Amino acid sequence: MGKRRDMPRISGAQDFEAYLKQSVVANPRLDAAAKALSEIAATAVKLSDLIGLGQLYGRLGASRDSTNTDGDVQKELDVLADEMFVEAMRRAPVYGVVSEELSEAVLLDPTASIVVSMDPLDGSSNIDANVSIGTIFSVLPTLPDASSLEEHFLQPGSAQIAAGFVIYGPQTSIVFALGDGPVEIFTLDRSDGRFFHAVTVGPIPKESSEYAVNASNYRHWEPSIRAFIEDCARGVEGPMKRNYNMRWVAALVAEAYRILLRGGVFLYPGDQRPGYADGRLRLLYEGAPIAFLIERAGGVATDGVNPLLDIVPSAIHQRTPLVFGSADPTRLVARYRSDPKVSAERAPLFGGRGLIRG
Ligand SMILES: O=P(O)(O)OC[C@H]1O[C@](O)(COP(=O)(O)O)[C@@H](O)[C@@H]1O
Ligand SMILES: [Mg+2]
Ligand SMILES: [Mg+2]
Repeated sequence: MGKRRDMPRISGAQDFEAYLKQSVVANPRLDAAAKALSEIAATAVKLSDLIGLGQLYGRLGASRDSTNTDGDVQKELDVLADEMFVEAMRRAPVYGVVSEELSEAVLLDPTASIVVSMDPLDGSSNIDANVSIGTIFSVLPTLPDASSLEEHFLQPGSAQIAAGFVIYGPQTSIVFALGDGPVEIFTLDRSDGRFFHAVTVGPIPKESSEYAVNASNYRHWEPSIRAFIEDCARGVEGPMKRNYNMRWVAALVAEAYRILLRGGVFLYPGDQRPGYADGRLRLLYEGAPIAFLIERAGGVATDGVNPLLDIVPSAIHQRTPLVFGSADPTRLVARYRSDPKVSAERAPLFGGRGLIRG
């Protein structure tokens, strides 16, 4: 006991650094983005090791006295991950960085040609539960005529030149798209400390029988979201004519990973709780990078109605409602909202009854 067994890896899988080099040879303008991804991956290897130690490292899931700009109580790991990734971006040629954990954008290298937005630790409520968590990143080109640091970040998601996330789960993997490339998954070989190519993602199945939503917010949702989820829950007897399954990991990275590989629809809509008019997720470092991957893999991502990648941010920490996944159900959510006929069709079926009855 205690001795590490040699774990054979499939032979011939490409190393992450080799993939980055190859992408830059094909398109030299990706050089800065590739360097940023390389630093993110190297930092993720270290963070993955810490996370793997859990309580043996320390109380990573413990709450601190501090809150971030959004009012979330910070966990020890939120702050540690933030420090590690901001340091990593100092080593890359990055003009500036926005992090969920920092109120303002940080200027790093004024000669660099990219800015990076990050959620250093996604799924914070899962830390002490030993459930998947992650790091999300988005890379934008700097703007030639920006008059402030923040302005570089206020571009629509469609302008991203790279985006992705690392997931720390049973496997630690980096999931990303660089330039015009497809969505790739490289998985960490823990015995070697390097990421190797595992999967080229896509296309995401058009249809699916899985949805992901925090159903405890049902009473706060607007009618069209309630209607959509009620119709899913009615299974083959309802208007969807299929039985659904529900998943909610409470880590966006884990829901995105699952949906990229087998389809489904994710919803974090706006709701009536104070401060939740635009849901919970942040546009720059949660919505936009996930939408970039989903659309690149043949899925659809919206703010509930309109394409998410078209939204021009007005503030670096702004929230957005987020719906993404398989094309058919994601578009259907938008139809429930915008097409009165859909509501009219379903009205007689339910007569205003709720999914969850007291
Ligand atoms: O606890 P809720 O309301 O279900 O929210 C879960 C969502 O919040 C998040 O944890 C927010 O991200 P952070 O942990 O980075 O704040 C998402 O990963 C997840 O989808
Ligand atoms: Mg997050
Ligand atoms: Mg976070």
